[in-house]
Amino acid sequence: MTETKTKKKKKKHLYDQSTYFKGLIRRSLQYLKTGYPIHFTGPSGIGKTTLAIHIAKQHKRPVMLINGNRDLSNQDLLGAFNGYKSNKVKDNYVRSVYKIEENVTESWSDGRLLEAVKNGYTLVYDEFTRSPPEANNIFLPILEEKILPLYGMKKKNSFIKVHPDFSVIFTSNPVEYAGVYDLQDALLDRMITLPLEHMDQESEAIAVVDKSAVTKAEAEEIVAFMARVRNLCTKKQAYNGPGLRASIMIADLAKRYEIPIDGTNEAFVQLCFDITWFPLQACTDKSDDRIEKQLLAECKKIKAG
Ligand SMILES: Nc1ncnc2c1ncn2[C@@H]1O[C@H](COP(=O)(O)OP(=O)(O)OP(=O)(O)O)[C@@H](O)[C@H]1O
Repeated sequence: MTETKTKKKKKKHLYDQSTYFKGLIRRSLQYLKTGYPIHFTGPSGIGKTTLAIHIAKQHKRPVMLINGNRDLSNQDLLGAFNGYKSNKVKDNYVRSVYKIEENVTESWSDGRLLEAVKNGYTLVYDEFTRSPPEANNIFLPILEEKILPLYGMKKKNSFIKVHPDFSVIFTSNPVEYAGVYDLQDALLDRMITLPLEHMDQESEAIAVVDKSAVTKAEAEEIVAFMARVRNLCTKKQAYNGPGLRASIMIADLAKRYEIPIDGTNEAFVQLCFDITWFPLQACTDKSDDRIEKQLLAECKKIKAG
């Protein structure tokens, strides 16, 4: 009996296929190896975090991830005292003498940044401009003087030296985004900023195939539709319509619920509409009625078969 081969063909990753990404990854690794921090900035959902983590892994040092947020404090980055350790010795060896000796010491746990700096990890600081500038100021001496000041740690040394293998990849959304602080010039001045845009259609289709069960032809139709939707944006702003996530969602949901990728199918048109309507509305000045008509017309053009 012949053995049937059930092994699935491994999908080739976008970063191994695209000349643009290959070049970008090679340059980023060179900058990191030379000791320069890099910074990917661009609209939401275009793949900044995925790219940053991919590059960090290539750098061959353990990877530490910090997510920027409004509540991030120096304590989260450096560490904090988290209680007390008590050690009690009771001595009743001579019956008439009862001796108790108690030692209480504060116990400390390192914050993520301190751990990464001490051990020479590659730090991915995702969406760092969502953290308050006061918290991010700690990066100035790290990047410039290669030291980390140890504020409030009651340690003998007031700073530690940055491990020579330590490196950072920052990511951020444009400043127009809600919940994002202004970029600090002093910090920006110390990093190599590489702006990213929406992927070209070919790359986006490869990413969609990678993240769902659609065929290449189906992915190309969805991605072409998404590009037409982005073209409907009229506002000149950093947020320019639905991103790669929207394309992946359409592909994934269509496959899971066996909805044909076909603009004449009512369920598919509804799916495309649900996923793109809100982000489209946010980037256009047109009336709701007009966008709705234009969006439905674009959905109906999809024909993967
Ligand atoms: N090269 C890729 N191949 C396949 N999927 C990808 C690729 N890059 C990104 N994605 C997918 O696209 C989606 C968005 O990616 P990611 O979170 O990296 O974007 P982002 O720009 O960091 O977004 P945000 O600014 O909202 O954090 C994720 O679902 C991710 O898995």
